Amino acid sequence: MKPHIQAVTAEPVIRLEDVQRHFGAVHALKSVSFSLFAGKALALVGESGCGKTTCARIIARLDKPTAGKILFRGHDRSAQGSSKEERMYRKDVQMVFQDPFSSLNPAFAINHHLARPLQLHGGDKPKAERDDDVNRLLVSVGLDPAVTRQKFPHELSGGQRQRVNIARALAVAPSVLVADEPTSMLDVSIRKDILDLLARVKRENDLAMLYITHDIATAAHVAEEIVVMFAGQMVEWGNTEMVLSAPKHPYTQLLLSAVPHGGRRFVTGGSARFLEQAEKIRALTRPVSTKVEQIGTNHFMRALVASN
Ligand SMILES: Nc1ncnc2c1ncn2[C@@H]1O[C@H](COP(=O)(O)OP(=O)(O)OP(=O)(O)O)[C@@H](O)[C@H]1O
Repeated sequence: MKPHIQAVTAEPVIRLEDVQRHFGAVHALKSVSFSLFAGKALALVGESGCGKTTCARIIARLDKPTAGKILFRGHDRSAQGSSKEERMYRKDVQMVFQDPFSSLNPAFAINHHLARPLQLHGGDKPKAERDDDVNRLLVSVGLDPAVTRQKFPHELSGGQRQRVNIARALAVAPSVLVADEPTSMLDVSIRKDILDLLARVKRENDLAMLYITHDIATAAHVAEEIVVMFAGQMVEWGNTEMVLSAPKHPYTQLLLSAVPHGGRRFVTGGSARFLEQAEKIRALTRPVSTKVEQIGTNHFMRALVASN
């Protein structure tokens, strides 16, 4: 059985099929397969270096797989397309990055950051109409246009800047939004607001969303499905609630044990105990296992080598 997230509803907007990525001797992605569906989010969760950003970059066509396929609405987009196809794809697949500070140009007011993509992709509209579009975008991400439009990035808080980044991504009416650790550089107090916003814009715009995080506790805020990655492999995946309520793979269990529960933690993410246990699991998951166990209706786990 192939490792995959089951297509339960419609045709996926994006599908990765057996994607591999080598960087010299580093095998960063080992047979990664999952689908993104319109109006749904998938959380890609795992420790630093497990391959999350490489997946995001491949989906955004900022990088290419060494092997495997990337399908967009059923069409194989693994190879370079015509310049028109590439332009359309880049419009359709937008990214929100981790660092809200460096992703906006400090020399331009917020108005420019939103008016520009509207102008490039929205055709020749009269200025008044484009101004209305900018206002609507700002309102849709919870910002007051009258206050925000003429401000420069440095005059906004981190959370406000991330809202502008989300608005900028929405300006071109994408069908896919890849959010790579969108809250990890923000103050803890506003992280949930940004996750709520992502969940809302996903619903309102029927977006197929990839939400990348090292914080498994936040997956359920945004994503209907989850993929837990470890050392370049998908180790457990499926319906978020099922995976989080009955984790089967030792690495998922370890990640969840690092989430504070009633103020107590078994281990913490970077602690010596966590790293020691992650090392033991690494030994169990090497070499690459291709056997997949089905645990529930939409809940899968890569079999450990010991049980092969
Ligand atoms: N351009 C590159 N050249 C060489 N190795 C790379 C390159 N990009 C990624 N890697 C390696 O591939 C592996 C996966 O990296 P990736 O950035 O995808 O992980 P990640 O899960 O996103 O980590 P983080 O949360 O720290 O961003 C790592 O071992 C990394 O060092």
